[in-house]
Amino acid sequence: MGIEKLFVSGAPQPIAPFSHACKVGELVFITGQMPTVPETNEMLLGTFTEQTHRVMQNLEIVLKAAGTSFEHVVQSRVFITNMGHFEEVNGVYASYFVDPLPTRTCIGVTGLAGGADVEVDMIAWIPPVE
Ligand SMILES: C=C(N)C(=O)O
Repeated sequence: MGIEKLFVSGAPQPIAPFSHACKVGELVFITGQMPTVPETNEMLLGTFTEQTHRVMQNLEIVLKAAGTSFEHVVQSRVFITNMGHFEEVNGVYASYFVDPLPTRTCIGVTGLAGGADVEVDMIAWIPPVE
């Protein structure tokens, strides 16, 4: 079993040395997505709600390219620059899932690349193609 490193043309282009995702067997490990608009590659520095939607939409692009979806996410990490927005981010984040939810860790940080306030990475299972 090897590692397949994914470059996803429809996703925001990397701003640092990383692949969009690495597939290993039935799992895919997705780089932390920022609130970057794929069409312009510019950071959407809006509200925490707006940024979280953009981050989740970017993750959806990469999940899809890897052959999976939010339904199959097993773990995520949420990084936010202000824990005062914890509930706001949770509301947006949760709207992309149905129960049962994946595992998650939320981390308050002093800063994120590009001045963003929200970053989320994920590990997902890739179901067999029927
Ligand atoms: C944006 C990132 N995920 C990074 O710099 O690692």
